[in-house]
Amino acid sequence: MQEAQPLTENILAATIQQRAADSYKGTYGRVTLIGGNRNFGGAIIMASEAAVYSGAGLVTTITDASNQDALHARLPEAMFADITDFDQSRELIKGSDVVVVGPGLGTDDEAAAVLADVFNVIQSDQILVIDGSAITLVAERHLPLPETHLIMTPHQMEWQRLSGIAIDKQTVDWNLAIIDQLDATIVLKSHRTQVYTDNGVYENTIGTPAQATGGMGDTLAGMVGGFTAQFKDTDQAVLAAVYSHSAIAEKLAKTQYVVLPHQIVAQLPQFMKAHEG
Ligand SMILES: NC(=O)C1=CN([C@@H]2O[C@H](COP(=O)(O)OP(=O)(O)OC[C@H]3O[C@@H](n4cnc5c(N)ncnc54)[C@H](OP(=O)(O)O)[C@@H]3O)[C@@H](O)[C@H]2O)[C@@H](O)CC1
Ligand SMILES: Nc1ncnc2c1ncn2[C@@H]1O[C@H](COP(=O)(O)OP(=O)(O)O)[C@@H](O)[C@H]1O
Ligand SMILES: [Mg+2]
Repeated sequence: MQEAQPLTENILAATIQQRAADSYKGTYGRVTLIGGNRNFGGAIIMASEAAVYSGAGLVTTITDASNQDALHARLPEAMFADITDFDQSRELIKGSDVVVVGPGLGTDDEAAAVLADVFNVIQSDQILVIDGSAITLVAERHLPLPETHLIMTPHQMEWQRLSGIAIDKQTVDWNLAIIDQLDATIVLKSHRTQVYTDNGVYENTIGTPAQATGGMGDTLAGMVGGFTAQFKDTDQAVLAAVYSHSAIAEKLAKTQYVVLPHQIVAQLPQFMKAHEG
């Protein structure tokens, strides 16, 4: 039986770097986030905010046109593209270091067509973060995964859909049997999130039930995008994003009954400054 190693605060200073004086926005990565149908616009907005506030250099959000005004009202730093404009989306994806797909994407045929196009266009030297509806679509429609650096962030039900392993059977050994075939980093979210990397399995030992609110995973997906765009070691970047998300939430939960996703995002710049190596 394999055991997960505990994820500790050491991951922060090992990953979060002081910024070089001669750097510019291009140094910190281009992140494109794709999702948010008419009903779930908040999901892609939260993910986009998380990418910007964790320090991604340039962020573009490809979403339903009905979300454009809300996106810009909250986050003028993000650029916008219409999710129905496949030609523009392809160019944006090609120019990205990291693509995050799935928060609030939905699971209808239009969403499936968007996801299929992302999988066609993405190149092997890019990072693709697959979250939320995109994981459900891969599972339900048996979509083959593209050859790229893949990071998937399922909650336990999404992992059940994808892996076929029932939630109460999701042990490290059973999970590894499937993950070995997937060739992806898996962030299996729960009250004790586990991260399956090529170099080992890690378990988050912090976090709080104050985080049990809609949008919390969308926010983590955006942070994973922002961290992996900036920090060279992708596994470490994923682990640092998972740890930071919960550490900020724990701090806020000392005085708050519930922690809202956007409150975590608001704390990110100060938290990262306090923990840079
Ligand atoms: N503001 C917005 O725009 C928001 C938009 N969102 C977007 O909505 C899309 C759908 O995502 P989703 O996660 O809401 O729905 P789905 O994939 O059907 O999973 C729920 C099912 O799984 C079950 N379940 C069992 N264990 C579980 C666990 N540990 N964690 C979670 N669920 C667990 C659960 O069981 P139950 O609650 O019924 O007991 C239920 O049967 C996605 O694109 C997402 O980004 C949301 O982020 C919300 C805010
Ligand atoms: N009881 C809990 N303790 C710690 N973290 C939690 C708890 N409940 C939820 N979370 C965290 O909240 C996030 C939920 O993700 P997800 O279900 O995808 O949310 P959403 O899709 O609504 O954004 C995960 O990061 C998970 O670890
Ligand atoms: Mg989710």
